[in-house]
Amino acid sequence: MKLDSNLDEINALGDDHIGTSTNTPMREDAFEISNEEKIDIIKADVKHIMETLGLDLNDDSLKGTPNRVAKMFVKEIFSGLDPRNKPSASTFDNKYKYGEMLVEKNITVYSTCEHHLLPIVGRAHVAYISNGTVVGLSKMNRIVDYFSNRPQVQERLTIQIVKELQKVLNTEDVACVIDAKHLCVNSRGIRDVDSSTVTSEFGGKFKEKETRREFLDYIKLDTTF
Ligand SMILES: Nc1nc2c(ncn2[C@@H]2O[C@H](COP(=O)(O)OP(=O)(O)OP(=O)(O)O)[C@@H](O)[C@H]2O)c(=O)[nH]1
Ligand SMILES: [Zn+2]
Repeated sequence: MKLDSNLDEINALGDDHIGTSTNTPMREDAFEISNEEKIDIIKADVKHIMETLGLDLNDDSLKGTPNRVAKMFVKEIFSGLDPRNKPSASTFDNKYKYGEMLVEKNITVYSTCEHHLLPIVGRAHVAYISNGTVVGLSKMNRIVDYFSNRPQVQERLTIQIVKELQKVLNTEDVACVIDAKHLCVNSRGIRDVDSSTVTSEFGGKFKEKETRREFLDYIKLDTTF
């Protein structure tokens, strides 16, 4: 079943899914089936994986897993693939003429590594300098959450957050630092439990050494998550 909204309309809502390298790679037909259809297909796929592993799907504890995983993928941890779930970011006039940087720090990041589909857990720190517009504080947390709810690489997540805030706030002066643990590094493979990954994107004035320093001083990277 084709959805009412075609991809052009969905893209108009969102962040231009198809095109530049900072966009999440998605197929043209990504929204040609409904969420309910996606859940049904993924449920059968998860069941197949579990059966292939030799698990008994008649077991009380296991029988609900395929449906649970399918719903979790579509409605929760990958819900940010759908621009219709993008938070509306209410903006206001900067009537106080506040001209310094605003930093929203220690925003919780729960994302999923797109190479292994394992969790990425950490913190994002976001800052901007107003160009006449301010955004509700919680909207920054919501934007981080929206882009985190996709299969991700941390570099792209960082850039997507900055680009979205630049669009919402109509200024280049936006920065984001993310410090996160990748369970694909911590719990398997090299199994380095203590390492974490820091990424940053500095736009506009944040490319200047002093502005960048002020931001980094405010966030004083705390890695106790
Ligand atoms: N740049 C980048 N790499 C990531 C991210 N998340 C995971 N990776 C890496 O992606 C790489 C995938 O490499 P492969 O060699 O194909 O995968 P693998 O054989 O499972 O590698 P190991 O993890 O070393 O066992 C790994 O080195 C991961 O650590 C991320 O957000 N950014
Ligand atoms: Zn991984």
